[in-house]
Amino acid sequence: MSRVLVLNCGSSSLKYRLFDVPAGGVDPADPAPVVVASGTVERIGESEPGAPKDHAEALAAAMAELPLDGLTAVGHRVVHGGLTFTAPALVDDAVLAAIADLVPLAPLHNPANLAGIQVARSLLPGVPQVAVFDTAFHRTLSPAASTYAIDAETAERYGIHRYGFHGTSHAIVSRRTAALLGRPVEEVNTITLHLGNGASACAVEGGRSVGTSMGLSPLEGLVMGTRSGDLDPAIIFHLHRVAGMPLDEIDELLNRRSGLVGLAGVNDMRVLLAKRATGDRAAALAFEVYCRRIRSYVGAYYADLGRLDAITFTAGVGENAPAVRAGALAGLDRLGIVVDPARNEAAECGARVISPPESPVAVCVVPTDEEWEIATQTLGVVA
Ligand SMILES: Nc1ncnc2c1ncn2[C@@H]1O[C@H](COP(=O)(O)OP(=O)(O)O)[C@@H](O)[C@H]1O
Ligand SMILES: CC(=O)OP(=O)(O)O
Ligand SMILES: [Mg+2]
Repeated sequence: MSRVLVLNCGSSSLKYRLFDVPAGGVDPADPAPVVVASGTVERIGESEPGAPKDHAEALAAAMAELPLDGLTAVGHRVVHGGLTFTAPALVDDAVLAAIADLVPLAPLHNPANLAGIQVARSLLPGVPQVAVFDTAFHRTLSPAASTYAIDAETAERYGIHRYGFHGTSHAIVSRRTAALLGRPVEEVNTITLHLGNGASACAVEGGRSVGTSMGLSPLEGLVMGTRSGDLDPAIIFHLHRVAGMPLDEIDELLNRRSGLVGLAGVNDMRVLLAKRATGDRAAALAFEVYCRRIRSYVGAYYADLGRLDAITFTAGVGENAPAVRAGALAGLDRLGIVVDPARNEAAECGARVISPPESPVAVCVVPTDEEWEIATQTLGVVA
């Protein structure tokens, strides 16, 4: 038996999960085996009573409570792996330096991921640490799908490239979708919609990522809780030249004060839906903009894939908000995409199909499990 600790360090939070994995390995498409312990520490670095000072303090406190004897390895979520990392990596000084080099491409995420690795390394000397990258699953993108149409030399020099994110989620969810449909993953084309705080769409052809909505950074693509997603790049020049905003302020505006919070003042989809239900017009518009963006990506990826077997919703919003699932796919019946209202609204929580049985495209809800995917990839490296 192996015991694996998985750490997902966000900018102000720490999520951890400790797994016991039976000897002989497990099929990653299966539900996770024993979760020994799990938890979330929030408000790291915020100046309120009881809030941990930094990741080191949060992690040390969490680890003091965990049974870590006989620990096989620690798996870390690292958001940006650039083009350097196409697979999970056993952490050494060179890997740490490479992750640090990628900080400018993911300033919201990589510093916290790095802090988590450094703290775990010092608290657990001798235990192998493995970095599992959000970007790695998308390294199968073709040049046509990953190239931005800008001056080629400039792009090459500065690493301007579609990297894509949420790869561990798109990977496990696309495999579980195939399992739900009772078909080999190699034969199934899926559009996976990861709708959490961050949100991204992915076109998965036979288990391989062939298109994804996040790009150089996790800012592009879908409308998110606090991030704008796609916009005309000229908006940035306009805000800088005409409104006189410094670039750092525009960065903060687009990453932290846009998306749902920018449009309706709240980033939590539950609160947004409640406001919309009371007739709040800003909330209603934010909902429409959010859903419309998803629908546009579904259309684009359907065209790219040529044949579509399934559309799968996952993560906090995708798994729990029937109104978003129905809204995002409204009006697509001519494409063979139909959401059955009773199935969509049923109070179920496992992997399930929510389209009518005879539909050409299965619409599914599949819970994501990034931590379990990280645990299995980690064991793949150290086993
Ligand atoms: N019952 C629900 N209905 C609508 N939205 C929900 C519900 N439960 C959670 N959410 C949304 O899920 C979001 C968090 O998604 P999650 O995948 O947990 O995020 P993270 O990116 O932090 O992992 C919250 O912002 C919230 O809006
Ligand atoms: C990459 C990304 O957006 O991650 P998260 O959803 O955790 O913010
Ligand atoms: Mg998430």
